[in-house]
Formats: sequence, structure tokens, C-alpha cells
Amino acid sequence: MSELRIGIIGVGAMGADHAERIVRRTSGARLVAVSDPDAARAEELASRLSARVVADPLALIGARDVDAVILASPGFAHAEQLFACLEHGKPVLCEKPLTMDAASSLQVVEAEHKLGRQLIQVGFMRRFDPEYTALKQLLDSGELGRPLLLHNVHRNKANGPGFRSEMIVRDSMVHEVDVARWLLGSEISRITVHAPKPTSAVPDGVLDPQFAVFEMANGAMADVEVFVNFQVGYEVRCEAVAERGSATIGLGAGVLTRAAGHWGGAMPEDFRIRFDRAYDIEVQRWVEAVGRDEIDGPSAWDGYAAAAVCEAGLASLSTGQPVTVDLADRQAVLG
Ligand SMILES: NC(=O)c1ccc[n+]([C@@H]2O[C@H](COP(=O)([O-])OP(=O)(O)OC[C@H]3O[C@@H](n4cnc5c(N)ncnc54)[C@H](O)[C@@H]3O)[C@@H](O)[C@H]2O)c1
Ligand SMILES: O[C@H]1[C@H](O)[C@@H](O)[C@H](O)[C@@H](O)[C@H]1O
Repeated sequence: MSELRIGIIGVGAMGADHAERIVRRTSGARLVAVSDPDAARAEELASRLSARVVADPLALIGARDVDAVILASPGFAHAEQLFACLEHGKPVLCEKPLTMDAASSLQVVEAEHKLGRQLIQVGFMRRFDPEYTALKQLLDSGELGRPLLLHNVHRNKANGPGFRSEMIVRDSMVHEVDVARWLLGSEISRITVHAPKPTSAVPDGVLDPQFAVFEMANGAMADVEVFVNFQVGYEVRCEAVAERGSATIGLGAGVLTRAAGHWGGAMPEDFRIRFDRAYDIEVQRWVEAVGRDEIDGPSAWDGYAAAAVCEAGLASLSTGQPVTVDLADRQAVLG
């Protein structure tokens, strides 16, 4: 197969990281074009990585020498750019969230379904992280019995003052929404989001941290703490409790030391370090799947289901009450 020619839209933190990944660590793929309203940022990256700049993201999607697209623009730009990818029949790896709300996410699912081929993969990279995949295999093996509970912790060192309460649900908690659906093999039927008195590190009105409880359709439950201004470092943990045992991941990436009355190791600064291997595997497998005219990871439906849960989560956040998730019937939508 000839090399997959990739265009990247949005080259901020994540898009620039993916650009380096395509150029330096992905086989069978080549970066040909980038697009970003920050022209200087796009120019700098493009000249460093020998790609070209296309000012208009929709023109990049339509370009004849772009076989596939990585969307790393902010979530509010995804819907329009996804529809353009579908229109041009271009496979797309779309960073989460799929779109900003359940209704537009469902429209994306329906538009893709009409085409009769899966072109959209969503960037829920935990599904490619070696620790998460080992946990998934262990749970699926049945060795520990039926999974009953999932405890999740998701902490970021810091986020700018513009990172509002709803973004903590839609941009951060959405990862654990997908993890719970994937690890427990069930949709989330009800969500409750609580918030304690916020950390003094955030502006008035921002609810950080948040604590959510997911009730799964199969009777299991999951909880998640999301704290995006933890100040210390990046920490993502998950413990599954099953009938005959439990398993925890995310405790000790790297060397753990015992010295001077302390036990521990280094903490990564952010997601690019903690999930570096997951992103590499995600992108490599996506490139190979596109060559087979397939996707190999979270689908548009997974992006939509997560959006529907987050929408219910936002409603719960404002009242503290449980909110039932309004999810379309999968069979009716996808046949
Ligand atoms: N999977 C993950 O772990 C992970 C990690 C970080 C970010 N993300 C996702 O990646 C996306 C980008 O996040 P980021 O942290 O890189 O943000 P960022 O702010 O660092 O970068 C976003 C870039 O998009 C550009 N942009 C703004 N509007 C645009 C538009 N309409 N079209 C194209 N580009 C536009 C900005 O100029 C900026 O360069 C978001 O969807 C975010 O949720 C995912
Ligand atoms: O967009 C980012 C990204 O998804 C990270 O993986 C997550 O830890 C952050 O909370 C979020 O803001």
C-alpha cells in the first residue's frame, strides 16, 4: 500500500503532537498539510515538518493529495469539519469530543451511516493504552468474575481560567464516560454529577473538582473524580472491582523509589507524556485500518453515546440530581 497522506486541522497542543507522531513514529503515513487560524503557528510547524499550510480547513479536507484527516481543532469546530470529511469520503481521526452536544453527534452518526462506510474514529486514546487494554483483557477473561464497580481518578496539573465547569464534563470527564462504557461493556443509563466547594485555584463560578456517578444499563456502577487544577501533575487511575478480585492501573508509570521516608516516583506533566504510547498505537492502528477501508477503535456511535451522557451530566451538575441519559435506539439508527 502506498503511504497514507494525512492533513491535520488544528495544530495546538494535540495537533502538533500528532504531527510529530506522524512524521517521526508512524509507518505507512506522511504529513502533507496542516491548517490552523493561527497562521504563524501553522507556518512554523509546516516548515519544520516539510508540510504545506492550507488556510481554510474545509479546503484541506477537499484537497486531492489529502487521503485522511486528523481533527485536532477545538470541539466547537468538529461538527462542520466532520460533515466535510463525510462529504469528501475522507477517513478522519477526530479528537474528542465528537461534537458539542448529543443532537449534532447523532446527526454525524446518521450521516456516516447513510454513506454505508465507517469513516470516523474518535480519539478516546485510553482504549489503546497498554495498561487499560490489559485491564480490559483481564475483565473480559472472566478471571475475576463479573465487574461490579469502577473507580476512576482523572487529574490535570492545571487548566487556564477559561476551562469552565461544562468543559470539565465535556472535555475531561468524557474520557471516563468512554472508559466505563468500554470496560464494563454497557451503556450508561443515568448520571449524577456532584461538586464539592471548589478549589481556590479556580475563578468564581467554576466547579472544580467534580465527582460523578454513572449507573450502567447492566447494573454495574462507576464513579469518577475529575480535578483539572490539581497543581501537582497529571494522574489518571482506574480500579475495577469484580466478584472475585480487583485490579488497579495508573499507579506507577516509571520508576518507584523508596528514600528518605518517602515512597513514590515522578508524575507526568500532562496527557502527552502519560498517554504517549497510547496515542502512538492509536494513530498507527488508525493508519493501517484506513488502508483496509475500516476504522479500528471508538466509532461515531461511541462519540455520540459519550455526548449524550455528558449532556445529561451537565443537567445533573446544575441540580445535583440524577439525570437519565436520553440515548437513541442503536438498532433503529444503525440497523
Ligand atoms: N485525546 C486527548 O487526550 C486530548 C488531549 C488534548 C486535547 N484533546 C482534544 O484535541 C482538540 C484540540 O485540543 P488542544 O488541547 O490541542 O487545544 P489547543 O487550544 O492547544 O489547540 C487548538 C488549535 O486549534 C486551532 N483552531 C481554533 N479554531 C479552529 C478552527 N475553527 N479550525 C481549525 N483550527 C482551529 C487553534 O488556533 C489552536 O491552534 C480538542 O478537541 C481537545 O478536546 C484531546
Ligand atoms: O482536552 C484534554 C485532554 O482530553 C486530556 O486527556 C484531559 O486530561 C484534559 O482534562 C482535557 O482538557
